[in-house]
Amino acid sequence: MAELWSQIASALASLIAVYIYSMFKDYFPNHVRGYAERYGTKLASFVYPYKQITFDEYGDERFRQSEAYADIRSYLSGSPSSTQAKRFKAHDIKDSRTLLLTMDDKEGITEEFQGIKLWWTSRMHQTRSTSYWGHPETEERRFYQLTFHQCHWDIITKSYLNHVIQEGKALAIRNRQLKLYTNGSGETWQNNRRTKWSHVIFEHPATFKTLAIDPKLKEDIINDLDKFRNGKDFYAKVGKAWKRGYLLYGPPGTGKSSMIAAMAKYLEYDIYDLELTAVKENADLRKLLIDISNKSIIVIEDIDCSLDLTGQRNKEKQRDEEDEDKKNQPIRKKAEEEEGKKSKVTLSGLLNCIDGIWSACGGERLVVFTTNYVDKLDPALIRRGRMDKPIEFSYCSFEAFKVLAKNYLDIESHHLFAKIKSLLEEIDMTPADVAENLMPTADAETCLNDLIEALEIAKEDAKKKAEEEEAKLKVVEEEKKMNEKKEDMEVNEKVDVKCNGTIGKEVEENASIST
Ligand SMILES: Nc1ncnc2c1ncn2[C@@H]1O[C@H](COP(=O)(O)OP(=O)(O)OP(=O)(O)O)[C@@H](O)[C@H]1O
Ligand SMILES: [Mg+2]
Repeated sequence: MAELWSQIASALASLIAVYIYSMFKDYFPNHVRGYAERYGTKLASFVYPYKQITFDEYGDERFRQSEAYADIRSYLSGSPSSTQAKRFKAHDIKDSRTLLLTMDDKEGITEEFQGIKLWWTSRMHQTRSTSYWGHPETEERRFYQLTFHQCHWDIITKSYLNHVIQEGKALAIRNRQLKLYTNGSGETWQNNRRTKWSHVIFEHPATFKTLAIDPKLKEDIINDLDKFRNGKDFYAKVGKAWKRGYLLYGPPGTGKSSMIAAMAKYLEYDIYDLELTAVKENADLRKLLIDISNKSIIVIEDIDCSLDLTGQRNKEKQRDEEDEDKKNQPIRKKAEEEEGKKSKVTLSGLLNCIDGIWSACGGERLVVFTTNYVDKLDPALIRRGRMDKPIEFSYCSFEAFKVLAKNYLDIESHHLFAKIKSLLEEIDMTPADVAENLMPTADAETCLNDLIEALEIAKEDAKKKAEEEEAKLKVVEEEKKMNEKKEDMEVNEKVDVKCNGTIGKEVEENASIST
């Protein structure tokens, strides 16, 4: 407050000096006036040694809010000093998760940066004018004003303002609602741009806390994500595009999609769910990828089903063979028509986009592939460097079960846990199935007993299946043995006939010679 009063006093003093000078300046001779003006400026900066910078809400583009103003507003709302203000304004910002509270007009706060004191005020000027139709109009101009001692000009303009803008942007990103984008539903408009992505607000409930996987693996993944997020300088240093590939593989219902949701929430990245079958050709794929913003996860689910990436070469061979068969021409035409409708994205096209020079357009991106059948994928797609981190999702372990029990039943131990542990070691059950049995329809004990029952049924089923398989194998083996025996007997018979036939002939021949 004392600082503010001293500012006001200095401002008043300089105002009076300027007023007196403007009244009597015409009475001074020219050379005295030159001196007066030169020393007047020095005197003014001596009595009022502060500088001010204003940031208008609407810059030169009158219909678009200035980006710097929005960043400063976001910064000031998050600054610990923001509570110094008495009156606040609440803003319902588009795509923001929370209401933004900022100081109201004519309020001010004091900040400190590297030991330097500075003042932010929120101001509003009203100007009256007459409209085109002759009506009186009031125009409001809002702006933030930053005041600081003139000796700190360099630090404020070179460091402090950068800090404010960056922090403001980061805060806005942290507060924004995550979005789930998808392609394939035609073109839409976004920020006056035509794009093939359409989006909804991403609201998946899965987080790393709810994810039932081995705790060590979870920790490893979280560390990996942290390293990636903070690795901007590292990637620049080693000359790599700032992106990372994850391959999530394992049986259905083991948590691959839930993991993607948890990753997006943890990193606060948007998800771009790329439906490859809806992309006509490589050029379209490139266009889609250029349109993806930074801080995003590009997801291609069930990559083995998305495209016949592995089978494309085989198919061409097959077609060559078909060409020779002219009788099948009408059938082939139909097949070709269907082929035309299908995606023509090739493996090399996809690899170019995730790995080639196109992948460097934009940064801070994760590429995540999921599959149930990792063996089906082309090795070129999953080699290191392309898919940096392969993660296997397996059936529910006891450690994973404990996470589910904590989340679903709110228990960390129970006398039935030992039995469940031994059953889970014997039987493959997905976390999805375990979770289904833990739905809290009754008390924890009943739920755990239900799970034990389900596990025992699964064990019985598995045993029966194994017995059936064994029986089938036995039948096949017996049939094989029988066939082998049959074949042996047939061969023996043939040899006998051949031998008997030859011996008979020889006897006949000998008899004819002797006669
Ligand atoms: N590891 C897990 N932790 C917590 N919940 C899980 C886990 N795995 C599966 N679930 C539960 O099962 C449901 C299905 O899981 P999810 O869709 O993540 O499986 P998926 O591996 O992607 O299966 P698919 O291969 O069929 O796509 C989830 O909504 C979640 O409730
Ligand atoms: Mg899935």
